[in-house]
Amino acid sequence: MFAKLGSTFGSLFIVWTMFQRYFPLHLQAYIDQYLRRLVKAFDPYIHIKFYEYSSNRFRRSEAYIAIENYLSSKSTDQAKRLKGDSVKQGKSLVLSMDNEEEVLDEFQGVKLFWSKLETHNRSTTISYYPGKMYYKLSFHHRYRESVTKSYLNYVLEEGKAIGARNRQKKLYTNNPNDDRSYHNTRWSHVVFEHPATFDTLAMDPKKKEEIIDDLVTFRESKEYYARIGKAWKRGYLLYGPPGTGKSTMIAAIANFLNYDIYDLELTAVKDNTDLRKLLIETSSKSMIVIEDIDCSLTLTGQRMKAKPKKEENKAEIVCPIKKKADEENGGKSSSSSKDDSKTSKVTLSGLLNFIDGIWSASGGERLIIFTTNYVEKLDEALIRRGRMDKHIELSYCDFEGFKVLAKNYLSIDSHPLFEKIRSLLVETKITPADVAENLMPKTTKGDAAESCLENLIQALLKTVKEEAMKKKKAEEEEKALKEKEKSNEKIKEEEKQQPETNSILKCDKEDAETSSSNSIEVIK
Ligand SMILES: Nc1ncnc2c1ncn2[C@@H]1O[C@H](COP(=O)(O)OP(=O)(O)OP(=O)(O)O)[C@@H](O)[C@H]1O
Ligand SMILES: [Mg+2]
Repeated sequence: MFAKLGSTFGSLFIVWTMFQRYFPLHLQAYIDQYLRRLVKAFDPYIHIKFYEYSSNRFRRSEAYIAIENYLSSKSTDQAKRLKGDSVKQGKSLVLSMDNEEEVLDEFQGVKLFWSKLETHNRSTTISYYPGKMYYKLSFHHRYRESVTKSYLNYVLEEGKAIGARNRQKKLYTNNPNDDRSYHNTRWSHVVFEHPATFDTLAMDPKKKEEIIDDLVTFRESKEYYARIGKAWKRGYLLYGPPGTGKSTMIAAIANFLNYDIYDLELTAVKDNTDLRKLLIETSSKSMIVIEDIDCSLTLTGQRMKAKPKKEENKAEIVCPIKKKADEENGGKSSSSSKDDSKTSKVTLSGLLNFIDGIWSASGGERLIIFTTNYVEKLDEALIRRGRMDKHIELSYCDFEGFKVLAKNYLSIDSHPLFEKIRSLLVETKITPADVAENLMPKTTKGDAAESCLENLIQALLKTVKEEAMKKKKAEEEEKALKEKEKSNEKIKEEEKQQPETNSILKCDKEDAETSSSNSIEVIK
């Protein structure tokens, strides 16, 4: 009975909040006070308000936005009056309930009532904000604990996740040191609109599945990472020849996780401190990408540029590549890297700290991705497990990869020419980029799919021929080398034998000389 009475008073109070503005001020305060007392005495319901602008008048409350997102789908089903708003730069529409509408929610068997209300501005001064919008949550006092401890967290998390799905992704790049004047920002960004997805990525389906599973596990492991005391981040190393889809995979991951991308150009970073500051300014739910990590500090155009003499003395950089590059250049690389790295003083240890130092934990939910064409050249410390947790090789196109590309580019799943292509792909190596290039329809006339597949077959045959010629040339060179070695050995052997003959000849000559001198003496 009390509950009924309470809810009646509760409803009465809602009606009062809606119409109180029509009463004179002194009467408003009086009625308000008595109604509140009455409601408190009989109302078994607890009410929580979430204002749109609470402490900061210029920034919408995060809780309010999350609740709005959370209630949006429920509002679509239940509310009679809805409000529409566009998101993702007008690409999709989101509906939310209009003022004074109510929506019912249920959580673990508990019924919860949400209403959207507005307190009208009573002040006589002109204000930018006509009133204060708020969401009111009402529930029975029996469920106070479960609502305040679990339900509200659930609503906020869900609301944030919906917000993240609706938001536009961004692609950031770090500004060069000398170009900070504009707003003094370290990162500038554009809207990220790459269409790549895992569906359009050509690679071994098993590998693809494994990567997707890994990403999903990472995204849902906030509590796990907290429990094991590890920062919520994961390192990916993508390696493989040029044109095998490393950059495409980065775009596919960003689209899959709905993360922003921070494309870090290491050569534009002044030093380790600068690197750390860049890291601090990245947000969570993001990917920090360093493309061509092997080239970042030693092999770029910057490296090749001649630097003014006086700058040369300042060079201190340590490159993340060491062994192989040094070996291949006969030890020259270390000296050249000294010359080459004048512009950046980022060191390997700075980079390692960037990846998993204590600063790297700020923000959370972040992927760090390196790409390289030459994995064997990288310093082991940089890519050891724990730093780069997952090493993914992207390789030449196989038949499965080709089928994905044929579906993407030509919208076909099968064709009589597929068998020929299958056998040619076994014979030769071709990158997905080259396959994709051949599958791009060049004309709208006739059977586009057939002519593209023919083009691909021609390209494959050409590669097979080129490879055969290369192989033949290599074999001939090897043969010539062996013959040269053989003839060298022969000459050496001959030379070995010659001294003996020479010494015999010498001895004979010496003997002859002594005997002749003796004979001279005798004659004397
Ligand atoms: N695995 C793939 N799946 C789908 N498309 C691909 C794949 N690999 C390459 N491509 C196509 O080839 C183009 C070049 O690929 P991408 O830039 O991803 O190669 P990359 O491995 O990053 O090369 P690099 O090492 O030179 O940076 C892409 O725009 C894409 O259209
Ligand atoms: Mg690339």
